[in-house]
Amino acid sequence: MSRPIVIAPSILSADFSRLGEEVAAVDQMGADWIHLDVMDGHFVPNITFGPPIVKAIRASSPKVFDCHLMIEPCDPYIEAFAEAGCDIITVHAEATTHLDRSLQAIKATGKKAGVALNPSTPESVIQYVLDRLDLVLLMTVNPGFGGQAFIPAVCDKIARVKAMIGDRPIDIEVDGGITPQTAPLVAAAGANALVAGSAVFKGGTPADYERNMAAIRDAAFGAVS
Ligand SMILES: O=C(CO)[C@@H](O)[C@H](O)COP(=O)(O)O
Ligand SMILES: [Fe+2]
Repeated sequence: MSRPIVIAPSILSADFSRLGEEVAAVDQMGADWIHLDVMDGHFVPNITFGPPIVKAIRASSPKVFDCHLMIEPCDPYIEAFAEAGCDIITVHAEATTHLDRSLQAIKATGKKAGVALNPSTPESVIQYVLDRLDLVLLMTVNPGFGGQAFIPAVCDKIARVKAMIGDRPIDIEVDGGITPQTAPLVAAAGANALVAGSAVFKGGTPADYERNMAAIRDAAFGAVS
């Protein structure tokens, strides 16, 4: 049974001077989840925001807050992101020595647990934690920045993860370079949750966001129906 297609705009490409308004706009224009990219300038070469900003924008949308932690270490901050209002908390397998422990820490907060894999990380690292997972995030760019080119080799990994998951209720999310052109490739391979930053926020108006998200959603649907 396939999981529903989810469109998750990454607010990394939003206008940070009007973040609350931008979150509300993508919510109203068709976003299923709001994707929050947390970067530490250590695990990835960029710095974004932490729990206070998540807390501040929580009131702007009731949609699922999908938190992508690109921070190392991650365990000391899991509770703070849960308390700030994240619904799904995803840690990078490369950023934690004890992945199973990190996933247990997320579950202990009552939130959904995800693991993210960089493009070069093999899917075998999730083999023994599958029963703790609600989501697997397969990076389709190297993490750190929006607007990078999609890495097509990851499609093979999406299909392998899909086979590993079997009938477990786990979302397969992809992140990086997702556009109406690349959405059919990842959806056909088995991804159901599509993160897009620059392709959603381009144009800069709510009407653009609506059109951009619809184009990605239609392209993904077209590949699986
Ligand atoms: O996690 C990341 C980048 O590390 C992403 O969520 C980006 O924000 C996606 O941006 P686009 O590639 O869609 O512009
Ligand atoms: Fe992300």
